[in-house]
Amino acid sequence: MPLALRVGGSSAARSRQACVTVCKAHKIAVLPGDGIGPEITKVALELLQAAGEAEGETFQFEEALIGGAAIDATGQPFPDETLQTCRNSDSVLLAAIGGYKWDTLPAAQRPERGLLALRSSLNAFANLRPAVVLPQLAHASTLKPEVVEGVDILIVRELVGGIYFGTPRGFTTNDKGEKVGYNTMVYSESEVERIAHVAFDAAMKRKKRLCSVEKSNVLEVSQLWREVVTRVAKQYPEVELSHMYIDNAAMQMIRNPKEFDTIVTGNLFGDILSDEASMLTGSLGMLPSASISGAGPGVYEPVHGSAPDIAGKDLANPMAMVLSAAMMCRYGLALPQVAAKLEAAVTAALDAGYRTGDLMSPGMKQVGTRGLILLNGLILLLASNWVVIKESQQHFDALVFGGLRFTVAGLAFSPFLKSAVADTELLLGGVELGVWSGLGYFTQALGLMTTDASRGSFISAFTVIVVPLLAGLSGKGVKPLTWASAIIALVGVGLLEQGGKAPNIGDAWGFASAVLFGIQVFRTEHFSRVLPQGSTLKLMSVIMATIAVMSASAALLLHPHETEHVLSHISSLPQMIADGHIPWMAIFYTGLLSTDVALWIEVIALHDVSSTDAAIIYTLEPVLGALFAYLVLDERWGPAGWVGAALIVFSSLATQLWGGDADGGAPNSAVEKVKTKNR
Ligand SMILES: NC(=O)c1ccc[n+]([C@@H]2O[C@H](COP(=O)([O-])OP(=O)(O)OC[C@H]3O[C@@H](n4cnc5c(N)ncnc54)[C@H](O)[C@@H]3O)[C@@H](O)[C@H]2O)c1
Ligand SMILES: CC(C)[C@H](C(=O)O)[C@@H](O)C(=O)O
Repeated sequence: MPLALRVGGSSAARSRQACVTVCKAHKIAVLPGDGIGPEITKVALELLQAAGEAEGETFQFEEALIGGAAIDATGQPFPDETLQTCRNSDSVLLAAIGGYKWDTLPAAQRPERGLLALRSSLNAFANLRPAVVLPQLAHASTLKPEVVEGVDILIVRELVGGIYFGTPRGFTTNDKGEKVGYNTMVYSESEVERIAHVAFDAAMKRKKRLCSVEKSNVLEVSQLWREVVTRVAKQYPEVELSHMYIDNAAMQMIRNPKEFDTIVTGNLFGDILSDEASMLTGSLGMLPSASISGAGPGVYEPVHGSAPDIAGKDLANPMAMVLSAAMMCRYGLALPQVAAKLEAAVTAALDAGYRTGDLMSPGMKQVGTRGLILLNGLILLLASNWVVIKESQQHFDALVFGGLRFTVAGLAFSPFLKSAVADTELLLGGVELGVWSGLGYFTQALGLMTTDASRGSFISAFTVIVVPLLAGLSGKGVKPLTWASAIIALVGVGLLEQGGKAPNIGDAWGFASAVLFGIQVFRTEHFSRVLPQGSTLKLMSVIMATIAVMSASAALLLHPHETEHVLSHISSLPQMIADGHIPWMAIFYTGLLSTDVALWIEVIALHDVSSTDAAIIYTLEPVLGALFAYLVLDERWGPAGWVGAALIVFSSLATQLWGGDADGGAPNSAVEKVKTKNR
């Protein structure tokens, strides 16, 4: 996930070298748990490793079972081995526990009991839950931006006492024979005192305002709480202490959250208030936490749970987990530089406009790892395409080559054509995409008759500007940055023209091809999201048939002699192939791989990735294309050509990274789909 954007690249090669011999690795007990736990743990560990390496720190991770995963493996939600692993570590990094599968177990055997046992065994009594509204997410909250902007609250929750652990507890039967469940909310003076000290100390480092939240108008336990907190306050004269009932605090948090600085509260009230506070920040997926004991390892975990509704669907927001790892580095391991790197990775990803589904809003780019990986494979195929086509055109007619290539490509998908024609929406969509692609391929082939393969592929980078422009023109307006990028790219093409051969008509065809493919990418995203799941192969069959018909017609109409020559020798076709008169290797390579497989991957990938994210990945295509041309065709440019090429790639990247509106029309439909289908 793009959180990796800015973690690496630091200074500390020398200290890393020194660390190999001098420093001890920081021992971390890693408890991925259940649901989305393993997914977000993977991201956090990768980043932690990278941030540590950048600062010359090493981590030794030891994984252990907890929650449902532990129940399945050992019958216990918190096995003794896990406790030992935690005790032997410097810190514990936990993701989340729980899930539907274990919801029907008796209370004492549920995954949640494993989590409570962990906290209490390590005496992790002080749970710090910061709720900070990052400027990038002020509009992500369901509350008005002016209400949440600048909110920075620290909730200090007592974690190993109160009603969660108080006895007596259990079930009994009353006089009427009814079943009765009961728990005891209990706090001793010393328990309140120690959490109050943590909260006052924290408030001293913040705005020196502490609000103690309880229910002393009704509960004796809260009356004691208020009494003890008021007493401890005398040791912190600089801190302004206020008291608030939990019901009022829950309301004030929504009405005017900025009135809060530090909050201290009991176990149950803290649990509820922190989930509520998360919605100020945009998502529960943004809230980290640290549970500290004063002695021994602390537990660092996101505030959210195992989110079973989205587990395994590549939708989880890993930021709370990454920020929990940052809290671990800052408070548990005294590694503020590593913590800062992790926090910077989160803000860099947000700055770049990347959002998981829970934070998605119009104009942002939704990330899905699966789609990004697929697209990276695709550009490798496309990049090699330029060279193969250019080489075969040196001794074979370009239009006949196209006709044969796309006939091969179309035939591969023809078995799905019959069921495709029965679906009118799919048929029309496939024909439209086929027309854009066919025109794109046609102009590409025309361009390559006269221009270099490397120059052709760089001019194709215009596709990445066409996509956001289309997104803008289709109703969202176009940001000045997008226009500026387009102009820089034009200058780049100008320089490129100075760099190699003289400008020629092939460059114009290449430009037209870039525009046509831009339209095709933009529309493919639309169709791959609106058409029902499972229609990819049918859609592909219509697209390929359309391109095959167009390219065969172009060959027949525009180069009739050359086409007739091949057709008239149809009976001796095997001989022609054997003689090497037909570049069959190139035809099958471009037909099956760089057409069928490439378009297929694109249709699947654009289901998960917005067209502008796809476009940014396509900027790599010309770079690889030029590399292939350099290696295979021995094409060379002058310095101006390289500067021009760099400008094209730069402008394309700039559009994507900093052009927040450049969204390719994805968001609304995609987000709706994510929400309703819980992919
Ligand atoms: N610390 C913990 O391990 C912890 C905390 C809370 C709940 N739980 C357990 O988790 C299970 C599910 O509980 P729940 O549904 O009430 O709460 P939850 O926090 O798991 O999920 C609540 C909602 O927020 C969403 N959500 C949560 N984290 C997200 C993330 N990182 N990215 C995107 N969306 C996210 C979920 O999809 C869900 O819609 C239960 O078994 C519960 O006991 C565990
Ligand atoms: C899962 C549950 C035991 C836990 C709690 O109530 O403490 C959770 O809600 C949390 O906030 O960490």
